[in-house]
Amino acid sequence: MIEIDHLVKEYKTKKSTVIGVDDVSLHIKKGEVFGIVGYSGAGKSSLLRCINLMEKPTSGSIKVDGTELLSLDKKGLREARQKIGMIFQHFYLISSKTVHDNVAFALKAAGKSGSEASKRVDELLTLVGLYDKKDQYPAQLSGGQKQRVGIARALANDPKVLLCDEATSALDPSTTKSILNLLKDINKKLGLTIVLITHEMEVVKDICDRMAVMQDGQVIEQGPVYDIFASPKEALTQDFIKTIIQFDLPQPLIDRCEGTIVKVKFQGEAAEESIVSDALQQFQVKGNFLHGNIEYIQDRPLGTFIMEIKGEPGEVVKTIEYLKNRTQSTEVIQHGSHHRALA
Ligand SMILES: Nc1ncnc2c1ncn2[C@@H]1O[C@H](COP(=O)(O)OP(=O)(O)OP(=O)(O)O)[C@@H](O)[C@H]1O
Repeated sequence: MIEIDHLVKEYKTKKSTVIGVDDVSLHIKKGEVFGIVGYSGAGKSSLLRCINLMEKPTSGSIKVDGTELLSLDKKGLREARQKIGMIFQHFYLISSKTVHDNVAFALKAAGKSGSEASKRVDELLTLVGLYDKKDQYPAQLSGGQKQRVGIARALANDPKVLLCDEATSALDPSTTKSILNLLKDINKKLGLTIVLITHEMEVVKDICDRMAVMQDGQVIEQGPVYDIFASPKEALTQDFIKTIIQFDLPQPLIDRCEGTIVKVKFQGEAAEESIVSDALQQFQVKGNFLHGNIEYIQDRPLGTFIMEIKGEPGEVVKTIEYLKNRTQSTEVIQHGSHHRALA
């Protein structure tokens, strides 16, 4: 649905040239929710704004629904943009217009007549759960309600793509959940392709199918959200994952342990099986759980356990081998004191 190839966006200032997007290629499929994460300044907004040509790329190619945006004339671009809705962190509603008129504005700008527009506004406000607020003004709404108006306005002209620029960053956690649920609902009901940028991994975990990580204008890692959460390759991606799945044990706790400390990761069905307890029964060892966590990403479990294993060194080695053969990864964080004494 969106094919971005070798996209470059440079900003020329009087003194220098800043590269916002540095040779990015991404292919986003029809109907998927695609998340782009990165720290401030990574180039997320620049990339997102290039997708509807709010920013004009310096070079590269952007095809939306098969149409190359960079070769369009003004009229063609206006039509292509109607296929692309956008919502923003700060909503950008018109404060002097009611909820109804804010949404109707987008329809009238696209040439729809008054009664046709009003009927469509009612449908859209019902879809986002705000029909009863249609005569209120933005100042009378909560942040979540304002974003619902933003979503209704973005959907006014039946876009095929919805771009979300930090759409939940100004909202509290429970409002964020309700807006993400609404976006997921719209994605399913309307088959809309959604691209969102965020610095919050929770958002990506909750609704995205695939994701990309940006740093210094480049995409440094991309793939299905589950796979990236299960085995992030780049250091920056690992940092982001740690904001959701914290693996690090406090050093004093590690220092107090005499046994071997292992971190075990399980994917899919294995996360729910009793591999660890089977291992503890099979060998002459004792296990002491130090940390355990199961996350459900796209309804698939991803488990991480950290435990101390104590016993005869040979038995400990066999236990670790057993776990290594049956789990996605088993990593020794610290060898037991017996092993350390020999070293
Ligand atoms: N209009 C502009 N003029 C000059 N430089 C710009 C402009 N917009 C962005 N940049 C620069 O491009 C780089 C990428 O910025 P961008 O806003 O795309 O990053 P971001 O990941 O969206 O960060 P944030 O979340 O803080 O907006 C930064 O170095 C930024 O300073």
